[in-house]
Amino acid sequence: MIDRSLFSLPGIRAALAQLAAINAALGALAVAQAWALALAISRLWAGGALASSLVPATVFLACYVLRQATRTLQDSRMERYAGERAGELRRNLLERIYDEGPALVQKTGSGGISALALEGISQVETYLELILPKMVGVVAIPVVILIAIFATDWTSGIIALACYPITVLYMVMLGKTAQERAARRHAEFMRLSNHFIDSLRGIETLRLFGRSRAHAGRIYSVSERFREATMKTIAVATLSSAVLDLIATFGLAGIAILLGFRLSDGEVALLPALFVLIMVPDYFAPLRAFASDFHASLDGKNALAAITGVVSGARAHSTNRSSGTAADADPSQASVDDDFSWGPRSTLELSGVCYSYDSGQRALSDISIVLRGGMRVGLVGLSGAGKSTLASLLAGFIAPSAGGIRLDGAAVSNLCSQGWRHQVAYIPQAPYIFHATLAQNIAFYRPDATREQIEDAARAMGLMDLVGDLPQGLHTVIGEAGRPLSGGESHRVALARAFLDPSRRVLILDEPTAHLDIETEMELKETLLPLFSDRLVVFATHRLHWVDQMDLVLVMESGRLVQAGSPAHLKGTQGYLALAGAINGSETETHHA
Ligand SMILES: Nc1ncnc2c1ncn2[C@@H]1O[C@H](COP(=O)(O)OP(=O)(O)OP(=O)(O)O)[C@@H](O)[C@H]1O
Repeated sequence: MIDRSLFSLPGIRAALAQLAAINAALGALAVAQAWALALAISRLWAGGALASSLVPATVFLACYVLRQATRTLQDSRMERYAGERAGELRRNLLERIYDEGPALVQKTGSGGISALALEGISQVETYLELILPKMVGVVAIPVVILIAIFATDWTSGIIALACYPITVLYMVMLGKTAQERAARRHAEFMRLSNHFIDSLRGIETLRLFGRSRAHAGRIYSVSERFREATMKTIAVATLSSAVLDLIATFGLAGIAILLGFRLSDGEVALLPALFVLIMVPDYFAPLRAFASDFHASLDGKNALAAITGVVSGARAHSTNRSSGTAADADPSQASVDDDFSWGPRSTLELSGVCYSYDSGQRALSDISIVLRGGMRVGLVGLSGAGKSTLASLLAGFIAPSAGGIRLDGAAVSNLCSQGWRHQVAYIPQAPYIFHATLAQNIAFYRPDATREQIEDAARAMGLMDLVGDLPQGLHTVIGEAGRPLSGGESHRVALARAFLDPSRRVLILDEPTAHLDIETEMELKETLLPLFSDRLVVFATHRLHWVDQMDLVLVMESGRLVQAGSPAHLKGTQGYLALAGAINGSETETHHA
């Protein structure tokens, strides 16, 4: 019921200590307020003058104001604490997302990740704001009040004490059910988020194949499941509040009836009886508040677990990545230095590198290659051979599950560090165009580039026709919700990004021309080839005419490297290049070779 992960939050001890003090004060004020009210009433009942009740009535009002002020102090303290923790979580989550890159987004789903980063964080903030004071209050306030009840009347104290474990036991039982329901609801919410984002992304395909309506039906059924899960959670919450109210009412009634009998028998005086009776609702109030806020904050509890899971899971992942490799044998093995720079004499050596996706799918097996300075390396092979996976590994998006990497002779556990990533310009099949101006998109790797430098890059990559067509030239907003670009234009923007940053000496292209028609591809080739000089180029492709531009061609099959050599050599030997070339001619694709 109590979320243990809360205790690992930074600054939690100090926050809990402050809350304990605040709640003990709230308990003491409740006692003082009850005493003042009971005194005022009993004096009036005894026929005292109104003036005799003036002091207790003033104390009562003062206690009331002080209680409200203490609660406000507690709320503002918690708001600050929750805000700080939420800020930290958001930073950690974003850091992890950007650190892990596509691997993490693929694993969690882009909808799920955005739901966590947006709603998830604010749910956690609300959770912390609500649950921490209630968690402390549920112990501190009843203890103070119970001491006061026992000090006044043992019988009432025993009834109140007996009700407490019953209530707690009941809350624990219901809490488990509520937690299961809320976890199911959270899972449905993540599924809905992923499903919705996927549908938006695929809307073009869905419309094209006349499947939008059928798909709308699927979104409806996923939303329905989410609605049902929500209703079930609400049902448990409502039921538990009702039962808790019942227990509290029975407790109060039991104490009231007994006090009433004993009062009429003269066993107890009016003042202590009233005092106890006024305190009892305050005794049960924190339990009821905890129960109702517990349900209201379950979303935040699940979001906290999911975000912590993503953050620590990614951390564990990156720790695992550095073990199970040659790192075990060589403790000096580390990540790539931040000031590392790829040069003409640099070498990158993979030995026995393997990679398996979380699904267990082995995508790379025992890859051993040496890449040097300005080498141009072509990656070819049938669909599913592992080209993209190897390109991702070389770009530093994923780390090997086993095997060793040496950079300039020094063992490194993986390439997933800033030092390496700052050397890399990565061009995927469909480069992402941000919702920003064309200039900002080009200056992606170098936001400090001058207008002249951006223009030079645009000119070199053949973008000036586009610039001329755009209403505000380089300052026209492009990308999603802006002016859309064609596939060829998007690739030119991606190339201009690489051109603008000559310090990135490693160019990794993952089937950059897969979506382009052959004419556009040939035009782009002209632009692209000058970028290859003095860079390490890794080019995964199905289009074999690129192979002639390469110094080394790696042929992959089922995650293994089956052939390696110069294009001329490979074309002369029996194997993929000779076979694909013979079937398709070297200017065509080899998907179905
Ligand atoms: N995110 C993933 N999760 C699980 N398996 C994956 C994932 N991505 C790829 N795979 C699997 O890993 C293997 C290698 O895939 P990869 O995309 O690297 O091949 P490829 O040679 O680039 O294929 P293509 O030419 O079709 O792009 C395939 O069996 C593929 O199904």
